[in-house]
Parts: sequence; C-alpha cells; structure tokens
Amino acid sequence: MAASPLPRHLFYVGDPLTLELRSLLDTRGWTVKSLELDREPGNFSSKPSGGLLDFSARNVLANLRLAETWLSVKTVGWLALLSPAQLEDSTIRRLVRDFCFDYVTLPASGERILNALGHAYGIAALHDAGSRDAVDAKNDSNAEGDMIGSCDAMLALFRAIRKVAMTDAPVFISGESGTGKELTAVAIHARSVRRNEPFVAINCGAIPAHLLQSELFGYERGAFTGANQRKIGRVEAANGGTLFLDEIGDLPLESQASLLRFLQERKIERLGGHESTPVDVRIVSATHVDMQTAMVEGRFRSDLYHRLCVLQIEEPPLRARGKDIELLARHMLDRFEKDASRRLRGFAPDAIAAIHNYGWPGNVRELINRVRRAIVMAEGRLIGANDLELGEFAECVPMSLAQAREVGERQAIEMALLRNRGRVGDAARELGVSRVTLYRILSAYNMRDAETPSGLGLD
Ligand SMILES: Nc1ncnc2c1ncn2[C@@H]1O[C@H](COP(=O)(O)OP(=O)(O)OP(=O)(O)O)[C@@H](O)[C@H]1O
Repeated sequence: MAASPLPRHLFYVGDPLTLELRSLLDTRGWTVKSLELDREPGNFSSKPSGGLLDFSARNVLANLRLAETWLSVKTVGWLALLSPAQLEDSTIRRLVRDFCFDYVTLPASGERILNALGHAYGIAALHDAGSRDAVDAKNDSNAEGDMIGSCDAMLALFRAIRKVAMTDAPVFISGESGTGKELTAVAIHARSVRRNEPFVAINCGAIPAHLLQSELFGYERGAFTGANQRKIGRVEAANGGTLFLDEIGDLPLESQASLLRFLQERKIERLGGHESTPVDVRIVSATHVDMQTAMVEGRFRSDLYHRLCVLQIEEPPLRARGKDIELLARHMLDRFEKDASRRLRGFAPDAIAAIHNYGWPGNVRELINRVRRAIVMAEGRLIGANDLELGEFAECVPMSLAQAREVGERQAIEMALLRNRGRVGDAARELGVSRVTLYRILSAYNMRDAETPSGLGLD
C-alpha cells in the first residue's frame, strides 16, 4: 500500500477551485485555506506552506496592492496562475518575477499545476531550513549573545568567553579587524557578575590624541577654554561595570602613562581637578595591532601591556571558520533581506563557492557589507557571486598536483602561524619541520611579509 503523503498547507487566492483541482490537491495531501484579499497578512504562520494565486480572478486584479503584501510573506512558496495576455501587464509581470517561485499560464492541467506547486513548496521549505540552520547556530547552547558560530575555533572561543567571564581579571582580545572583538567583549560582560552595571566602550584609535585624556578621565568646569561644565570621563562612566578599550594598540604614549597610573591606583583625577575618585571597573581591551612589535618599537609600554593582558583571547579570522562563513552569510541575508525591493531566495551555487574561496581580509564586517550590498544590487532572486563582487572567486580553477600542494601548504602554514601568534619556531614544531625549513618555505612562497596574517610578527 502506498504511504499517504505528508500533510502540506496551501493558501489559495482566486475564484472557487474546480472540482478536478480540489480532488487532486486532496489526494496529494494538501489542506487548502482560501484567503480573501481584504486584509493584511499580519502575524502569518511561520511554517512553510504552498501558495496559489490566480491573477485571472477578478478580486485579485482589483487588489494588486494587497496581493503584493501577501506575496511577500516569506514562508509561503507562491505559484502564480495567469492568462497569457496577463504576461504583457508590467505590474503582474513584476509581481510574478519578484515574489513567485514559478507561474503556470492558463488553461493548464491540474497535474501541471500540482507539480509546479510541489516545487514552489519544496523551495520555500528549503529556504526555511536555511534560516533555521542560522537560528539553530544562534540558539545553540554553544553560541554567545549575538555571536554566531559552530566551528571548532568558535566553540573554543565561546568556552574561553565563559571561563574569563567568571573572573575579574583584565582580558586582552587580539584578532584581525572585523572578527568580532567588540562582540566578544560584550559577551564577557554579559556573562560576568558586572552584567547589570554599565558596559562602556571607547575606541582609542578613533579619538584625536589631544582629546583622549579628557574622554577617558573627564574634566572639571573651567579646566580649559570651553569647559563650561564638569564632564564625566568614560572610565568613571563605567564604574561598577566593564570598560572596553578598543584599538588599545593605537593609544598614544601620554594616555598609556595615565591609564597605567589608573590601573595601579584604581583612582581617576578629572582634568583640572584636585581630588581623586575611586573607580571600580573591569578592563577588557582589544587590538588588531601586533603588540610584540609595538613594544619592541617603543610604541607601546610593556608594563601597561602586561597589566592589560592577564587573560588573553584570540579571535579566529573568518577564513578559518569553515562552514560558519556560509552560515553567517545566510544569517546576514535573513537579517537584512527587508532592504531588498523584492523577495530573494538565497545564494546561487557560484556565490557559495566564492564565499568559500575568498580570503575575507575584512572578516565578518566585510561579509556583512558584501551581503547588504548584494541584497540591494541583485537583479535575480538568487544572490550570485557577481552581486557579492566576488565573481573571480566563483570558479573552481583546475589545478596541477604541485599547485594543490602549494595551496595546502600555504594554508597549513598560515593557520599554524595564527595559532602560535606568528612564532615561527613554535609553528615549525607543530608542522613537524625545522625552523630553517619553515623559513625557507615562507621565503619561497613569498609569505614572510605579504602573506603572513596581519598582526603576526615573525620571530
Ligand atoms: N560571530 C559573529 N556572529 C554574528 N555577527 C558577528 C560575529 N562576529 C562579528 N560580527 C559582526 O561583525 C561586525 C564586526 O564585529 P566587531 O565590531 O565586534 O569586530 P571587531 O573585531 O571589534 O572590529 P575592529 O577591529 O574593527 O574594532 C559587527 O557588526 C558584529 O556584529
């Protein structure tokens, strides 16, 4: 006996269904709900379902604006029914092109309609599963706040966040630009005992050097021309909570001295003031700068660095996150899809290939920007590699064995250097070669400057 088909919901808009179509729908497991186009969808079912919209019905033609609001319900896979003449109507053409998975011109057999409908439903269900993957990764007990990640490197990061959140020691977060250092700082604060107190962030690289002192420590009225009233600095504003010092590597030496003094005494003195005020903050700092080099070159005080870097967290670059890159791209598409003038179905296979082939120097921030731009610029309903401006990364270029070996070696070396913060000796040990051999390969592949990940000084 044939298994009965799984029940599927169908939303139908149009004239009453013919008996033939209704009985075919019944046999294929569709439960039909007729919609009147006289109300907005509101909070519509979140389950994937099929949709059949008959443009030849009079009530549809009279209500095309409302039809559009129904067609844009994301969880419904819409199939349009229309007469050949209606394909000449630009409004209907636009609605079908931008919102429907397929169309069938009338007259058509029930079989033909049901096959197309099954396909539209299948695509809507796939789209839903894609969103769920991203949501699952977010709801996963391994996720942290707004951070998405399920690869080993991210799971290790989430574990580190939980561990450091349980102490009050200063945390130093290193990682390339746009990898999520600020999100990590927020997650540490949110899991710490200080979570109900302020989280105050200051970007040490974005504030002009001459204003930094007053930004950090505040000033008294009359401290300088224009100081008409007392201003509380960011350190004081964070009292009781967490102070996040972003781009700490860019902190001028003068402010480094003041910060060190504050860390030693735990008191601040506002500019132009004469008394010191005790302040209790936890310091989390971050940078994409190679601090070892900054210290060797005298740009950063080592005594301050050692006070800031009691616990260290390394943010993995996006290119080391494997499948997470795709997951993040899909999550960003769901998040920003409302910016699109029409409904998008997801990423085309060439876009997925390019997402994996590209090196992502700007990390998650770059991924977000590329997806947002593609959402606005894409002309089809699938975002392609060209929409992401990654057309050249879409193709799988045929490779010789020697080329494949080089690609593999480059990747293994880059990852080993990253894990060992650029220490060639340690990376060589991990890779099972001598230090001299690793130097030779680095030179041969021209990786000593250009291709060594930023922020990693070679020892
Ligand atoms: N794992 C993640 N999941 C979701 N969004 C992320 C993740 N990591 C980073 N982002 C997003 O990427 C953007 C950059 O993150 P963030 O500002 O934390 O990076 P950063 O390392 O502090 O950058 P910079 O070095 O430029 O200060 C933000 O919009 C952030 O929300």
